[in-house]
Amino acid sequence: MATLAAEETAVPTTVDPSEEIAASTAGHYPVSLVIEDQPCLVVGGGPVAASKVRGLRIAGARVTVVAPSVVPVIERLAVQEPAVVVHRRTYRSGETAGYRLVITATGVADIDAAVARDATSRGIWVNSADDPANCSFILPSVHRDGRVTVAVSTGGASPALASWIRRRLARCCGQDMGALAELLGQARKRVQASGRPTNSVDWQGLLDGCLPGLVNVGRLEEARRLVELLVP
Ligand SMILES: C[C@@]1(CC(=O)O)C2=NC(=C\c3[nH]c(c(CCC(=O)O)c3CC(=O)O)Cc3[nH]c(c(CC(=O)O)c3CCC(=O)O)/C=C3\N/C(=C\2)[C@@H](CCC(=O)O)[C@]3(C)CC(=O)O)/[C@H]1CCC(=O)O
Ligand SMILES: NC(=O)c1ccc[n+]([C@@H]2O[C@H](COP(=O)([O-])OP(=O)(O)OC[C@H]3O[C@@H](n4cnc5c(N)ncnc54)[C@H](O)[C@@H]3O)[C@@H](O)[C@H]2O)c1
Repeated sequence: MATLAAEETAVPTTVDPSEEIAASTAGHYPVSLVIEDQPCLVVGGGPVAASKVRGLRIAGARVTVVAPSVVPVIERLAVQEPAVVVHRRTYRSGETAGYRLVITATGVADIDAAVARDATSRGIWVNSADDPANCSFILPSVHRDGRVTVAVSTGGASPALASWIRRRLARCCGQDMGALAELLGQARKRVQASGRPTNSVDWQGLLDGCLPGLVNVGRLEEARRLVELLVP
């Protein structure tokens, strides 16, 4: 397996921050929100809203959906999951209050804009689907495998490109990044429990070896033994 070039692994202490900032035109700050149990509002109940509800639930959020009609997948979630509540009616002005995060996907420009204004005036983060002018955050294209998340944004330039890159990265990572993360997570806990700093282990060296390949072909037990040997 090819090893990484030094510049890919180095801590970027030598990069001049002003040069890096000047070279970037993204204008967005990527984060992974801790949203478990947090109240979130989705306005709209079509297929696009459904995909947002699904994403929020995967992250463990409590989701309220407001829409006069909802697609069957949202109906099912509301029946199966106490964390999903549906109000079958139109959006009421001001009802973003009390939510941590809001997504609007009605496709009705005036409604989406009103929801965005309501949320923004209260300092609540809001995404309006396909409507960057009414977004205080935009959504990336996401691939998940267990606790590994690959999120791709083009800064709004080309969602189709984001989706294409996401599919390529998913193929390139293979199917077992989640299992690999679990193995390394356990090893890291052992290191922490023993009082050693986590940077005392050459994690990159370990990953440049045969470990990912073993996991990738399903030889998990051998992978586990290898990690236990190298990171006791
Ligand atoms: C990633 C993804 C996440 C998601 O929405 O869940 C997402 N769009 C997805 C798909 C997609 N959306 C569109 C197409 C058609 C092809 C194309 O236009 O490229 C495709 C491709 C497809 O369907 O395959 C149309 C479109 N999208 C926006 C506009 C308005 C504009 O650009 O002004 C228009 C034109 C509407 C029109 O006028 O017709 C705007 C946004 N769409 C974003 C995210 C944000 C920027 C993301 C970034 O930084 O790249 C941003 C800015 C706001 C937001 O919605 O958060 C999801 C990938 C799902 C996946 O993973 O497969
Ligand atoms: N980002 C993406 O992936 C993506 C992809 C396609 C479309 N879109 C955008 O998302 C929008 C929604 O797409 P869709 O296919 O789900 O649309 P849709 O027309 O199927 O659903 C719209 C939903 O909004 C509800 N609604 C309408 N008025 C409302 C109001 N006043 N209050 C509350 N709910 C109301 C409707 O009852 C319905 O449930 C599209 O118009 C488009 O702009 C985004």
